[in-house]
Amino acid sequence: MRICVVGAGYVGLVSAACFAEMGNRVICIERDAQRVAILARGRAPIYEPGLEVMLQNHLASGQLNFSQHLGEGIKQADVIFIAVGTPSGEDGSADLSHVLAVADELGLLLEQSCVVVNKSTVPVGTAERVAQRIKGQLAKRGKHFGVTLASNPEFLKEGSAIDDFMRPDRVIVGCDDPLGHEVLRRLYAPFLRNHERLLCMGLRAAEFSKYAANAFLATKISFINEMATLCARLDVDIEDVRRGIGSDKRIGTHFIYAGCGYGGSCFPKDVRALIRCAEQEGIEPGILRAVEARNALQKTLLFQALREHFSGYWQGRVVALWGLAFKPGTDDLREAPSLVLLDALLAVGATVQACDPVATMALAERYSQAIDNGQLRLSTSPYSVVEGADALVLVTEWKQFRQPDFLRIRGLMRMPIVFDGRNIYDAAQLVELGFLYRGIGRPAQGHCKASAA
Ligand SMILES: NC(=O)C1=CN([C@@H]2O[C@H](COP(=O)(O)OP(=O)(O)OC[C@H]3O[C@@H](n4cnc5c(N)ncnc54)[C@H](O)[C@@H]3O)[C@@H](O)[C@H]2O)C=CC1
Ligand SMILES: O=C(O)[C@H]1O[C@H](OP(=O)(O)OP(=O)(O)OC[C@H]2O[C@@H](n3ccc(=O)[nH]c3=O)[C@H](O)[C@@H]2O)[C@H](O)[C@@H](O)[C@@H]1O
Repeated sequence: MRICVVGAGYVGLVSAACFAEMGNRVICIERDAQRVAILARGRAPIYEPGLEVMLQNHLASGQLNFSQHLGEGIKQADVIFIAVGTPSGEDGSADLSHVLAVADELGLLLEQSCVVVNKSTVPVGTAERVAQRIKGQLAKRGKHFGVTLASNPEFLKEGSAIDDFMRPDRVIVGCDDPLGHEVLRRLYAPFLRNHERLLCMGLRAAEFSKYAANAFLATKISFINEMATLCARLDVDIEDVRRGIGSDKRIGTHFIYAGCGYGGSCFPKDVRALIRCAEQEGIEPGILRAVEARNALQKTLLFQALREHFSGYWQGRVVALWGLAFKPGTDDLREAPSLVLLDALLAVGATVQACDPVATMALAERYSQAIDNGQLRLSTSPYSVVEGADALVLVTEWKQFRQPDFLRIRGLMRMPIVFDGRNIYDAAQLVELGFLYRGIGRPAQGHCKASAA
C-alpha cells in the first residue's frame, strides 16, 4: 500500500518504519524542518532501540521517505495516518490543535477520496470533528468526494516500540464504514499473522478504548504504590506481595511494580484528559483522581526519604542519581519522576551528580543554569557520578544499573547508602557489603530504621 504518516515523533516514526518493513511505500510528513533534515541523513531524532537501523535500511531502499510538505505525502496515498501530539491543554483536556490543523490542511490539499486514520490519542468524538473539518475545507474548494475516517489507537511502549508495533497484542480499528475496517485489516494482516486480534468497532468505542487502557494501567501502578506505602508501615516487603498477587492469573504479573511513580508522555496526560472528560459529563472520576494523587505523592517519596536520612541538613550534600528518562530504553523526559527529585534537590542546595545512558543531552538543555553554577553534573558513566556521593538514588532501572560493582561503588562513595526507587536490588546483599538500603515499600535494611515510603 502507499501510506502517508503525518508526524515524525515516537508514534509516527515507529509506525512509518514498521509499515515500510512490511513492504509498504511510506512517506512521513514532519513540519519541523530540522527533524526532517536529521531524518534525511538517516539519523533518528529520538532514541528508540532498533529504529535508526530500520530508518536507514528503508531510506536506502526507497520504501521510506520524509518531507515537510503534506501535499507531497498525500498525492498517491491509499491511507493517511495522523500521528501528531495531543498534549494536555491548560485545563487538563487533550489539546487537539495539532490534529485539527492536519485535518484543515488535508481539506485544503486532498484531490481524491482516501482513508484518513487517526492514531493520536484523542477524546471520543474527535474523528467526527476531523471528518467535518476536512469536509468543510473540501466544500469551500467545491470538492465533494468522500473521505473515510478511521480510528486506530496506538498501544506501543517507548523503549520497546518496534517490537510492540511489529507484534501487537491487538490492533483496534474503529470505523463507521466497512471500507475503513477492510483497508486496515489488509494493512495489518502481516503484523497479526499468528493470531487474529484485529478488533473492529465503531469510531467512538476505539477512541475511548485507548483512554480506558492507559487509565487502567496507571491505576494498577498507583494501586501497587499505595499497597507499598502500607507495606512500609507494616514491616512487609512489597516485593513478596507483588509475587504473591501476580501469580493469580486474574491479577497478572505486569504493571504491578512499585516504584517512584509513573511518568512519560501518556499516562499522566491521558489520566488528566479522562478526568476532564468525566467532569464535562458531570461524572465524578473518583478513581482517576486517586490514581493521579497517589502518583504525585509517589514522585516525592525519594526526596522525602533523603531528607529524613540527612535530617534536613543539606549543606555540602552530594547526591548521585542514576536514571533520568521516565523509563529505561528512551531519552524521553516528559513528566519523569527524576525531574521532581532533581528540582527538589536543587532547591535545597544539594549538589547532584546524575547519570543516564541517553537522556543527559535533553536534560542539559533544561538545567543549563544549574550546570553552569556547578550544582548539577551530568555523565553517562555510573561510576563517575557516585564519586564523593553521600547517597546513591536509583530512579530509572536501565540495564546498566542492574548489576553494578557495589564493592567499587562503596569505595567511591562518601557514605554507602542506596535509595532504590525501582526495587531492583537485593537488599540483604547490599547490607552485607556495608550499605544502608532503602526501597519503596520495603523494610529498611542496615542501621537506621527510616524507610523510603
Ligand atoms: N509516545 C508514545 O509512546 C505514544 C504516544 N501515543 C499518542 O500518539 C500521539 C503522538 O505522540 P508522540 O509520537 O509521542 O508525539 P511527539 O510529540 O513525539 O511527535 C509528534 C510529531 O508531530 C509533529 N507535528 C505536529 N503537527 C504537525 C503537522 N501539522 N504536520 C506535520 N507534523 C506535525 C511534531 O513536530 C512532532 O515531531 C499522541 O496523541 C500520543 O498520546 C500513543 C501511544 C504511544
Ligand atoms: O499511550 C502511550 O503513550 C503508551 O503509554 C504506556 O507506555 P509508556 O508510557 O511508553 O511506558 P510504560 O512501560 O507503560 O511505563 C510508563 C511509566 O509507568 C512506570 N511503571 C510501569 C510499570 C510498572 O509496573 N510500574 C511503573 O511504575 C514506568 O516506570 C514509566 O514511568 C503504555 O504502556 C502503552 O501501552 C501506551 O501505548
